[in-house]
Amino acid sequence: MNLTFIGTGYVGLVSGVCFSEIGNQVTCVDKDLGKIEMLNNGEVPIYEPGLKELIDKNKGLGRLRFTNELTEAVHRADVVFIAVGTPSLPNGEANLEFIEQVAQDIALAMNGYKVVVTKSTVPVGTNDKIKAIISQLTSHPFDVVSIPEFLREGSAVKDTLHPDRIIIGSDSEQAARMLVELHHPLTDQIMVTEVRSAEMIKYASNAFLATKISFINEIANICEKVGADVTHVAQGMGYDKRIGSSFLQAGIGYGGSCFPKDTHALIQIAGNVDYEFKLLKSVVEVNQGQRFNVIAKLKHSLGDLKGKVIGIWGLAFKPDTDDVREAPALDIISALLEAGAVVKAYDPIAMENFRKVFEGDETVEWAGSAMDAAENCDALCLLTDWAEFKNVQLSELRQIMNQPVLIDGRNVFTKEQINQAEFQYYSIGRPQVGSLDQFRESILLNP
Ligand SMILES: NC(=O)C1=CN([C@@H]2O[C@H](COP(=O)(O)OP(=O)(O)OC[C@H]3O[C@@H](n4cnc5c(N)ncnc54)[C@H](O)[C@@H]3O)[C@@H](O)[C@H]2O)C=CC1
Ligand SMILES: O=C(O)[C@H]1O[C@H](OP(=O)(O)OP(=O)(O)OC[C@H]2O[C@@H](n3ccc(=O)[nH]c3=O)[C@H](O)[C@@H]2O)[C@H](O)[C@@H](O)[C@@H]1O
Repeated sequence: MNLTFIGTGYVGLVSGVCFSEIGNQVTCVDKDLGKIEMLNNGEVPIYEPGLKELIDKNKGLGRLRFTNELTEAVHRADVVFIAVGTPSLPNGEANLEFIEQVAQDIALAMNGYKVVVTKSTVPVGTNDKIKAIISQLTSHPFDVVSIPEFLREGSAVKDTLHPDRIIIGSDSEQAARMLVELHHPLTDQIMVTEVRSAEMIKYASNAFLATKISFINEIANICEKVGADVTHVAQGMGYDKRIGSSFLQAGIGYGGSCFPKDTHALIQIAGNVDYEFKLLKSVVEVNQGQRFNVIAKLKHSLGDLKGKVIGIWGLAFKPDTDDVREAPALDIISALLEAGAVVKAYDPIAMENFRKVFEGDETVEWAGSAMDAAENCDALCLLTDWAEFKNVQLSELRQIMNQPVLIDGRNVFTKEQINQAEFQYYSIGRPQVGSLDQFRESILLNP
């Protein structure tokens, strides 16, 4: 099929590339000329494992092209995917300005029947608005379908080529049949439903995952007070198939471009129909507080932070991405600077993006390596669980630091590693010493 993707952010770019990989003719459009030029020059504007290889391959095969000419790209398409951003407005609601603009652009470019698919995350009822905008501006026939996207940054290619499910929200049987056929090479797990249910499935899924994270973070906070180990608790809970083991990793809370934005938006969606989503409001509040546990632990260990040198490992909101949107590091570093600390920060990939958005850039020392960031520090805080940090020799690390204080915001180090290196070690929801650990590992049943 001929497919056009409008918006070459994570969703438009990765989906477009993956649909070309399974044999479709794909055109990716963006109004940002800089991105299009990069893509046409063989560069990839985002860091995403495996993406560049697929782009090079499919461009070479003539199945994938990049342009800022929207009209021509719509002309040649059977299906037009909308994948532009839906950022938060100051009140938490989704900003639909880009969506509405693209709906107008598509309408004015139409030259025959088109299926318009919304992949962006949009509030319930938005696809009806898109339909209304398009029908006002064209007499060509069309259908509007909601196919929400569930990929994760860092594993976006794998998630797109091997999705858990595809949700197709359509009021048109013709469009639904076409889209089932298009997605069939990816999975058999395809659910066709009404448009509004599809829109809600996306928000409900993200809100549920965010709830799991805040739930386990609160359990972690209690574990710290009662002497239990949250990693064991999560593992023990996860063996129950009804609970499942994923998204129960305690830490400093979720960040990224989606969970924070989509939880706020769903609270607003509910509020607009006079429903107070109390549970989700608490999820958001717990998440915001969780990142400041790092500051509390630092103060517990060092006292006043004024003049103390604090190393930061990890700026991205999670590993394997250069995305720093809503990253916990933004708030944590701001709080450290406010407390008068000297901050030395390092991330393997996300330094440049972080510096672009971080206010107070000039007061942070940007380190060239993990060890540079740790050198002469009074404490080191691990905020993103990059593999590079897990593999560091802790005995070497201890030697270059001023004081052996390590705050592990993602529970990446084992107790054996820590006990050997004799750090003053704080993690999230784990007791300091674990004499039973080796015994436990040796008898633990592998599920
Ligand atoms: N980033 C992620 O991992 C996921 C994002 N989503 C949702 O997908 C949507 C897109 O997210 P991202 O890809 O992260 O967005 P993004 O903000 O990174 O990229 C959007 C792109 O659309 C382009 N654009 C905006 N208006 C345009 C127009 N009129 N014509 C052509 N191009 C235009 C922008 O220049 C930008 O390159 C959002 O609704 C998001 O919530 C859903 C699942 C995963
Ligand atoms: O709508 C979206 O944009 C996407 O949002 C998330 O994907 P993403 O934000 O890329 O990353 P996740 O892997 O979900 O992680 C989100 C945040 O939660 C944190 N997290 C995740 C899992 C966990 O157990 N604990 C935890 O703290 C991560 O560190 C990260 O900060 C969802 O997982 C995707 O399904 C969805 O498509």
